[in-house]
Amino acid sequence: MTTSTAVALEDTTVAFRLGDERVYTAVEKARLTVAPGEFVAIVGPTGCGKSTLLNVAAGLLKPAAGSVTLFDRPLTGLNKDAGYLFQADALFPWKTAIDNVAIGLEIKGTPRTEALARAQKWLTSVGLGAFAGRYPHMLSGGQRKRVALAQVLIRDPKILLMDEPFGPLDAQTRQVMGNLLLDLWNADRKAVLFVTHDLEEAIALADRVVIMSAGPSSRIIGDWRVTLPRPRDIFEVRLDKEFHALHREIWSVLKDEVMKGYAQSTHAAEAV
Ligand SMILES: Nc1ncnc2c1ncn2[C@@H]1O[C@H](COP(=O)(O)OP(=O)(O)OP(=O)(O)O)[C@@H](O)[C@H]1O
Repeated sequence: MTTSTAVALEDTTVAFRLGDERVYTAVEKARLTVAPGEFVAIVGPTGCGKSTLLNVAAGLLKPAAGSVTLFDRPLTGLNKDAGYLFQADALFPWKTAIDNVAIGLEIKGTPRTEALARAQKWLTSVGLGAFAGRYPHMLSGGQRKRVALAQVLIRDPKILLMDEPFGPLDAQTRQVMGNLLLDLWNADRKAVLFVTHDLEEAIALADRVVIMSAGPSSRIIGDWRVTLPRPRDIFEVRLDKEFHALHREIWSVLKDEVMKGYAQSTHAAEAV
């Protein structure tokens, strides 16, 4: 049977108890689908609920209403089909790069020699073949991200959930990492849900860009298809006329939400 969606959120509402009987509705009736092999970016103002939606797809947060399905099956508990990449490093500081990558396989019972051989291949794929024996503190921020990417991909997840994964990196390294991600994704297209506040990054990487309104009760207010040809080079694609036209169009909707989001984030008490 072919599945139509890798991830589907149907009318998903997420609310947080604030501990004093007040409830903060972060996201209301969000509808979002990611098809198998599709790269979808979520963009929205600060505090609108991007990470919240990702956490729902990860099975880390249970929505107050609505449903979450993965490959047409309801999600119950943690999403074991997914690999996560977050802004913060998730590397074990006491393990070398190769051990950090191999651990995902070793936990599943792969014999150590095989796990190490496959980890070495993945390190080579992310351009770190010669850095296998280094500990995280001996690597640059960009290199640590590469190890983290290899750590996720070696487990061959069906879905990648990425929350501002390149956020802490400098602008040039972000772009280099974006290209690396696109190369790896192109070779074996997985469903990707990628959260970013950077509209340019979203358009350069994704097949679809989804925009959220400012919270509280944030909604999905726009969904644009990016038809820029692939394979893409994200340095080059930013010079394309179509890129600029799309950026202008999306920004005309996003701009007001960014201003509202900033105002909300500084008046949390009134926002409830
Ligand atoms: N555990 C929680 N308890 C109460 N409120 C929460 C909790 N987690 C998130 N929120 C609130 O829900 C809203 C959405 O948060 P979320 O982290 O999803 O936003 P975001 O769009 O990812 O933000 P940013 O771009 O700044 O990272 C915010 O207003 C936040 O303060």
